[in-house]
Amino acid sequence: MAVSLLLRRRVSSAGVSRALRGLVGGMEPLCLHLELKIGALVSFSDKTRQYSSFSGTTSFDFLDLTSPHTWYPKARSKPRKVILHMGPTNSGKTHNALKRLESSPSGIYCGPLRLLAWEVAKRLNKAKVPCDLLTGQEREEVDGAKHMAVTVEMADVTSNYHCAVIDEIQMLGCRNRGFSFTRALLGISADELHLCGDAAAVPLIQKMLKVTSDQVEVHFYDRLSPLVPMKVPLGSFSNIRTGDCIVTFSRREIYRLKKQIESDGKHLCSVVYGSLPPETRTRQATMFNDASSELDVLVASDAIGMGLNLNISRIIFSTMTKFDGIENRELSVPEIKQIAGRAGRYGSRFPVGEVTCLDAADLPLLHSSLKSPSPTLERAGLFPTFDLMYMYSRSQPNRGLYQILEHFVENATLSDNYFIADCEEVMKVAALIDELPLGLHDKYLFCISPVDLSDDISSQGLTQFAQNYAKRGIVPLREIFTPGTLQIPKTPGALKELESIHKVLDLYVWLSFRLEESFPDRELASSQKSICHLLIEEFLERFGLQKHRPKAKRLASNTTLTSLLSQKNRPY
Ligand SMILES: Nc1ncnc2c1ncn2[C@@H]1O[C@H](COP(=O)(O)OP(=O)(O)OP(=O)(O)O)[C@@H](O)[C@H]1O
Ligand SMILES: [Mg+2]
Repeated sequence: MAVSLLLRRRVSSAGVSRALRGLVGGMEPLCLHLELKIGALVSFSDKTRQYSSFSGTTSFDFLDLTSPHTWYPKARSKPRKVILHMGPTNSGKTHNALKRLESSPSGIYCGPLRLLAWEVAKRLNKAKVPCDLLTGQEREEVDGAKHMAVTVEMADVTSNYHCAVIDEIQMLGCRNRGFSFTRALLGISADELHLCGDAAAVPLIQKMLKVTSDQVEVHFYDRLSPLVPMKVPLGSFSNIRTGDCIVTFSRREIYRLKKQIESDGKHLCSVVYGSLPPETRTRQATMFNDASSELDVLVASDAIGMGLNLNISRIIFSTMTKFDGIENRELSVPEIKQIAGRAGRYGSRFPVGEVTCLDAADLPLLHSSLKSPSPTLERAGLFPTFDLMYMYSRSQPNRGLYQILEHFVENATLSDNYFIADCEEVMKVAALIDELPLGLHDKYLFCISPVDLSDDISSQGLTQFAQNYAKRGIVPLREIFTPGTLQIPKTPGALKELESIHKVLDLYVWLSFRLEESFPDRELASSQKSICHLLIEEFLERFGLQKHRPKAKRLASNTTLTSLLSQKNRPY
């Protein structure tokens, strides 16, 4: 494919091709309200990890993270009513919390995924409750909005709300992103704070909130529709039927299974997996959900575990192992329950969900996992904010960001309820850019950007953006990307390349929201992202055996694609 990403230098750091095991990218520099004045700092002592001020009266241990609830004075200024909605998938937790949000004069919804934030903003606006959308890469303001739907990293801990919702709160325990949930839980200032998620998080949340003056109330939910584990495996693909979702964990397997299922001419498959652009995932899900579309089977990865509203009749695990970036391991109990629970959505045309495996040998693990409670969460994530890193860096004048981070993480003290977030990926980026003549804040920003280090093109994109920014202070998109050259991929390999280009453009948009003057081509990047999405859709439409069948009910997007592609000669 004639891809014109002019990536000049390859990223050579060892390990950069290892999988990105978390959305480091969504992280925002946090606003830590330390009760001290930066201007007063005069000297540091590495040994005592303290500074002394002009007056000599103030001291603060930057490595002491034992009381993170004190970082948020606004949330601590009055007690909050914290309502926990706890239960399995499909039990109405989010629905009930959103009802409360909708009826409140102001509020914020914080979700783990852009797809969830989109869905909530759409739902509230449809219900005539004006709602802004705010994610790392999107800002959509609605006139008169007093509500907003955000990805959790974007949660505002400096405003007051009547009502706030944090969805999938069990992600507190996620080793990469857990700290953002901790921040939202401790930091959002709201009269009512609704937390939705797995009951495994209840004891930890109760412990974390013991030190605040919040009043905690726990509601347990049951599934709204039955979920039936089947005694027999699928056995053969000839047993696939409308409404089935077959789950596997590699991109290659997804396309192999799609081809295989479509080969008998009875079904057409939508696909959903993590590296597809979010708008493509939504589009594929919509076509699968639409009973009048010919796409009646879904082949998906665990990307369906959260976020998409799917009308699945039966989940079929094609495997019970997954490569997690380090090793091929068995799926955990929470993973199996979360994925299986997607079958039989309440109110859909498949009100009873079924779950099985492709092979009989996998059934015992499936059955035992569905019966087991998820292990109780022990600790929640924490991560040094930029403010804290900055203060701390002043005691380490000759160290680069990588060393500062390393030293900080090794020496920070935490209470039993917390662990320090895994910042392996952040540190890999720090190692890549530490030599560039950039300030600490700029380096930190590149480190927390949504780069996918497991993807060479995405990594190279980041390195080039950082290098060009350091050299000239301004990064026109055209320096690394020539608009008008994107094409419909013809092979899965070319598709992967296009997905990677979408990631680079997404990264540009993310940077443009934070370094607005230096990344001036947000509109161009966004329009090229839309083209990527439509070209990928076009590929999916043509892939496999679909071309031998009458055309599946299609997007009303062809005109959009044509009009977008015709922009190639426009002087952007
Ligand atoms: N009281 C209700 N009336 C009508 N529809 C409902 C009600 N409660 C839940 N639903 C619908 O049932 C489905 C599942 O509800 P919801 O998404 O709130 O479940 P959940 O427990 O948050 O599940 P998940 O783990 O998937 O997030 C949704 O489509 C929701 O709109
Ligand atoms: Mg939910």
